[in-house]
Amino acid sequence: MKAATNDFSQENKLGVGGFGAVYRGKLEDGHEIAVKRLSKNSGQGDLEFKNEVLLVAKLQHRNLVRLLGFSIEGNERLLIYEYMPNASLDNFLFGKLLKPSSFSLTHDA
Ligand SMILES: Nc1ncnc2c1ncn2[C@@H]1O[C@H](COP(=O)(O)OP(=O)(O)OP(=O)(O)O)[C@@H](O)[C@H]1O
Repeated sequence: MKAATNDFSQENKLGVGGFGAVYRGKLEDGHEIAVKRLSKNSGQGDLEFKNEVLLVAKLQHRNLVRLLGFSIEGNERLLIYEYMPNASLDNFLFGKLLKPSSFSLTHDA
């Protein structure tokens, strides 16, 4: 994972969530991945890590990102997901990608 993400380089950082930072990576076969690295101060421990692995591994749907694997080595906890190239849903809901006039939360029914 270190090699795939260029040693978790800043340029490969996709964002930060409750779990920690997420890095873009590329496997030797060319497959693009997203690596979530559990941050030491995320407040999440081994139980939360295990829950995420067990829960997400069971979820398989075309609209849900797929967990490809995980890694536990010393203090390092990694989750490996397929890479989603279209950025976060927040961008589409709350970001600048939509003009306010083109989206409304109210409906007329
Ligand atoms: N599979 C992925 N492919 C591409 N980018 C991703 C992927 N997973 C996460 N990211 C990026 O990393 C950011 C953080 O993701 P993460 O899932 O850790 O947090 P979150 O869902 O935004 O928040 P929380 O963990 O608090 O629920 C996302 O906003 C997104 O930009």
